[in-house]
Amino acid sequence: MASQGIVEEFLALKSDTDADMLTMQCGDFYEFFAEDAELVAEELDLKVSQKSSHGSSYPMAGVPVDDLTPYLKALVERGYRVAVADQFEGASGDHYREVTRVVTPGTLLETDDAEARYIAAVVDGADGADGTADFGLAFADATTGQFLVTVAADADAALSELHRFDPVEILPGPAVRGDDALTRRLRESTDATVSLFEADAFAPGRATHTLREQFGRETLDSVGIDEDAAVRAAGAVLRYVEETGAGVLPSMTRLQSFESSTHLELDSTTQRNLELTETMQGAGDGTLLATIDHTVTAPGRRLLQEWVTRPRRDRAELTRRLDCVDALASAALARERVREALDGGYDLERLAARTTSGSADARDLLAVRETLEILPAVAEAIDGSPLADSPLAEIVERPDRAAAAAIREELDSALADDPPKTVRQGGLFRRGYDGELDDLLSRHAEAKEWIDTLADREKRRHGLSHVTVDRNKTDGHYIQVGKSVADQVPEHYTEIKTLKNSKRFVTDELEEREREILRLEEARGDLEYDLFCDLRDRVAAHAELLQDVGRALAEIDALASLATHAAGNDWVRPALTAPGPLDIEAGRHPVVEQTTEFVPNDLRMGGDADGAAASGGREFLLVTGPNMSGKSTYMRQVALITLLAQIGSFVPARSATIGVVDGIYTRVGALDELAQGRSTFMVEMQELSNILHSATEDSLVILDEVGRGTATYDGISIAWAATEYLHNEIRAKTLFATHYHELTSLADLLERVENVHVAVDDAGDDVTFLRTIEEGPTDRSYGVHVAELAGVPDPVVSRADEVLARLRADEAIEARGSGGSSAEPTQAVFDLSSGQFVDDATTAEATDGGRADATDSGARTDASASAEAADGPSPSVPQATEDVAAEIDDLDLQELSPLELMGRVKEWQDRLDET
Ligand SMILES: Nc1ncnc2c1ncn2[C@@H]1O[C@H](COP(=O)(O)OP(=O)(O)OP(=O)(O)O)[C@@H](O)[C@H]1O
Repeated sequence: MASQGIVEEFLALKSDTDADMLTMQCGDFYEFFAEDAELVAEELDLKVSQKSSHGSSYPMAGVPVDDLTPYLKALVERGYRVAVADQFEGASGDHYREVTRVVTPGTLLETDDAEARYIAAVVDGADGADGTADFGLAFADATTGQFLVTVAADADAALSELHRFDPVEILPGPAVRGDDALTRRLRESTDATVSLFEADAFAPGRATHTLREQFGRETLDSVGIDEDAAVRAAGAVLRYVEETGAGVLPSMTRLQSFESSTHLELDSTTQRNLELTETMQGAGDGTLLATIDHTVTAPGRRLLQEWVTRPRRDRAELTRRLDCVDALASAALARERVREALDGGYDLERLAARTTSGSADARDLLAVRETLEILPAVAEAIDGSPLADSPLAEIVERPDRAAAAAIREELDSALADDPPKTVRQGGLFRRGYDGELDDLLSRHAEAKEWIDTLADREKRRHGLSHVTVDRNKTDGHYIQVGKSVADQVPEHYTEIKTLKNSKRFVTDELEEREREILRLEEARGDLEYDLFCDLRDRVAAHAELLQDVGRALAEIDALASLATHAAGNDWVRPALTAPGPLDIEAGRHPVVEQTTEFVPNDLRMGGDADGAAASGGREFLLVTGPNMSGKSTYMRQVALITLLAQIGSFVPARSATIGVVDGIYTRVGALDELAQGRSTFMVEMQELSNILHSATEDSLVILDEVGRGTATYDGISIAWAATEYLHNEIRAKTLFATHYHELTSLADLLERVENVHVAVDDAGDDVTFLRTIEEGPTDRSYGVHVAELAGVPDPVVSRADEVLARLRADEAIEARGSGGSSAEPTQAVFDLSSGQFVDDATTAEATDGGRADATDSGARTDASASAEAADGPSPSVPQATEDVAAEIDDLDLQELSPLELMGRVKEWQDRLDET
């Protein structure tokens, strides 16, 4: 035993690691000591005991060796980086411990969730030798060996890329780390743990060396990452994976570089707004992914998710996918055969990583064998079916099938049908796999046979009745003889125990056989372990092949999933063209149509496939219509149909021509981000700003109610100016839903802006939402009707109707610069303090906060503006009006019921009438 105590050893190891916690193996337990014990006990509800060491007492909490994994997972999921120190035996039989790995979110291999777990490194090239402003990004999934690298033009593009990959852990390079604003944005825009890895690893020379060691000089050159920042990011990730001791470096067989220009720009806000993989409420149900996911394997699902979050722009790849989906969708029988064949397949990419890290057990290898069997089965289902002429045939041919068959056969001839979980106690192999093992097994069987038949032999040989041969833990094997004949046993029997009715004996020969059995069992365990490690190593040497097969099966699964959904939901193949047209006939919302009798709608925008202005040059649609009529649904449906086409899926429509877009940008609804210290309106403006900076002529922009979060005139002005900018400068295809009727006049002023509205049938008292999109602006809003539907008390609804009628009669608000005939636009303002309509511009300003907004269909107050009014009343305002204004200012709306409020308003009206 080392001279220092256990706790001292723990503390010494702890001080040498930068992990948040350390756990140290002590025999059959992994122990946490001191503050780590308290922390882990609190996080995971473990019991704390006290451990004395050198006169001090330390908290201690432990878990059995075999149970460590779930605890590690739980700690890592809570964001901790945990160092694991394993116990080793020294030459003189003493025990010592060494940190063998640091488990972090990105290097936790023991995961059963199907999603990718990327570690990302992000390097700002500005501080690099070449002085370029490019960002380098590398993404590695230690659980599958995926390794990708790219460059981004600026910080925004880098953040978008990070968001698309949604890494679990980020390693910022030195310059990124030094940029407080960027680091803050990193932390805000992802849930990833940010780990500060040694700056050295990001140095260009070191990173290049690391990459060359892993992939060889040629690969590095042929992959074509000559961008300094990208090399540094990739090198740092590799070194991190190596240094944390996950042992999966060999499974990183390929370095793939990609250009973001092959993918669609899809920022984090848009991913959230379109509810691609998570709803706004954070649920997985009701998302686009959940709707179209009919995959039968975990890797298939992972790939489908990758597609959904990273749609593409290159038509060649999309056409290839569409050809496959088309073939699968129209050949139902063959499709079902393919899916049946895939069903039950395991995660080959993850299994490959486990073989290279040496953590795969015999059952994992069995899973490799079973999954490799799927490839020929899928190939068979494709061959001779209508699918044979599609690119699916190429997908199954992509992996080296002969090599895969060889591994499968070897595993088949090697592994027992039901091997144990442990790899050290034998029982892993079939007979006939290894001569030496067979010999051991035969000798073991002989020795067992000798013991099994001993009782009979002894009875015969020595004329003894009541003899049995048995074994237990304390006595080992023994011969048990009934008491009545116990004195007749031969001399070479040695008595070891007397029981009530019998005696137990051993003989030299029995003991010798017993020792032989133990020796044989030990030898078998050792031999099988060695054989297993050899076998595992041989499989690991083919990690790349396993990844190829896994990837091919995942791709077929994802394509079959798209086809299944298309066939079951009457979706059509979109025609993909060069950027230009978006022409959708009878389109539907892919998620809403699942639960609702959906009314299909058309969309025509942009030029034709040759870029000519076939649709009358309309590029910008102002969508008006009552609340709840379906504006948001329509706009999202357009975005989702475009996105689906750009993952290679069929789309919910009667027909669709999609000119590929380079990005989808959305500004939808008000997400409550107050928790992040930003007001709703601030978030709205930041999102708008991002769109105006990033969108291009080939982008699709969806704006829902921009400008609503502030005072009406500011809102209209912002919306107006944004429309002009998008139309004149960016020329992006845009759908903009608004309740500001003032904006509809933009269609007269700007060439490519057109109005559409959601139709409503309001014959009689009932308002029926027709959900159809029609040309032109809507003629009125129905906010009051929606208020009624929502159960707002009757008196408020009828009063709102009255106010609305008066506002309409007075033609209400007209926006500045909206094309009115007079130079000074008129403003009719509903003054809450007087309950009157005032046309006076001075008064309008003084009571600005109290104006009503016809388009919002109700009266609104703005406390700050009222306060301004109270500060300095205009000389023309009578005292009574001033008093009432002051009372309004003091009023706490939260404290009053609508009825009480009505009473107050009535009282004010009476008082004002008297003046
Ligand atoms: N084409 C359609 N067919 C059937 N139901 C629809 C259709 N479009 C929308 N809906 C349903 O109508 C409801 C309201 O839609 P949506 O939220 O899009 O309205 P909106 O006009 O954007 O409302 P608001 O202006 O209040 O934000 C939703 O529940 C949606 O499911």
